[in-house]
Amino acid sequence: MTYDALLLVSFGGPEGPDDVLPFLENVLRGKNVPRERMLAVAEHYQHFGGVSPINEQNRALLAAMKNDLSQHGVDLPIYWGNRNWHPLLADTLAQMKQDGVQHALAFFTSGFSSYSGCRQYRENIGVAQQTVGEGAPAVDKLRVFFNHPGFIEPMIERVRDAFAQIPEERRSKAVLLFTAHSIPLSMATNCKYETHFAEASRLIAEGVNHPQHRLVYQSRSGPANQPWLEPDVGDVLKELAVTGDVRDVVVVPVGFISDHMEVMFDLDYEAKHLADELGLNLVRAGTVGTHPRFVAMIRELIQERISDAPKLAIGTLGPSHDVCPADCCKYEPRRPMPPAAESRPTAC
Ligand SMILES: CC1=C(CCC(=O)O)c2cc3nc(cc4[nH]c(cc5[nH]c(cc1n2)c(C)c5CCC(=O)O)c(CCC(=O)O)c4C)C(CCC(=O)O)=C3C
Ligand SMILES: [Fe+2]
Repeated sequence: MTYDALLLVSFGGPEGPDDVLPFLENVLRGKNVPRERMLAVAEHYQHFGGVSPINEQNRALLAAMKNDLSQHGVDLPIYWGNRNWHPLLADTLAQMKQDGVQHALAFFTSGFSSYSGCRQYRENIGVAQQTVGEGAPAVDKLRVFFNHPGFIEPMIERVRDAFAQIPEERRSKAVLLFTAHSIPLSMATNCKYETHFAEASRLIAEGVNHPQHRLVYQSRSGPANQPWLEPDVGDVLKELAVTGDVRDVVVVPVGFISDHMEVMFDLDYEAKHLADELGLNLVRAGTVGTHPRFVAMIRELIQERISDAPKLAIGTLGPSHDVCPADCCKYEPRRPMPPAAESRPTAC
């Protein structure tokens, strides 16, 4: 296959106070998330001047990718399109068409498979292609990178740096928590989200010689009667505080690749405050961001598709598929059940 461009596909975020509500309306259109939750999250953004750091972080990633590709003789123009905020995928694909791009590879900023991180982005690209119409570029997704050494190695470095902030004599007793965005259970059943999360976390924990760890979730947003992946990071902090002998907790947002709003607000603000109240010393590990090994990984994922470069993967699961099967990350949200029906025992 020959490819003539690379497309960075991400979530998008507001860049000023007036962007916040229209952005959140884009995120939540057709979703089962209460309006009160939307307004509460709007406050999280307003707390930071209505600016999410995610777009600046993606710009930095693009610059690093351009540099790395040109240094390694990979001659592909790079484009960037988001699901929820400018630059939106439809505008980017229109530009690509104008530039004569016919077949692009796409890097999604999600390391784990889920409807949100895989299929929904592919749907977004499909809709953008329809909007652009005749001559819109074809787009092929690069495989998920949860077990690629270019993701695991820099995360090991980040977690080591976090442990280094704890006095040496307390390090071995510190509790290691990995976090990922919670998703509804009904979304978690037809994808490998939990598997990818668990394997990446295990590899990182072993890499820092602290194999004991726990998987927790953050940023839950659905209605209370809809089951989402648990336990929540806050509940686990409370649980650790009552066991008495825990002093230090290292929290690793392995489900994200940059320190965007979900990290800054839900971990550095909310979880940190809770930990302070509980008397726990919470140290948050960094995300990969523009770590050179991670940036090189993106190029390696391209090279394995355009040449016979090896498909790197560590651990037990091997490299994930290049082409998503028809039902990959399929999600048919069920209507939320009224609370009364939910609590009734199933009769048949
Ligand atoms: C799996 C997953 C990832 C990782 C993979 C991926 O990258 O996709 C992710 C990333 C992100 N999520 C983000 C922000 C938000 N997510 C929301 C809502 C939701 N996320 C969900 C899942 C995920 N989300 C789900 C199941 C919902 C419920 C609505 C729905 O079914 O879709 C809402 C609505 C308000 C709220 O209720 O929190 C916001 C504002 C930002 C940007 C942060 C910034 O601005 O810096 C990023 C990178
Ligand atoms: Fe999200």
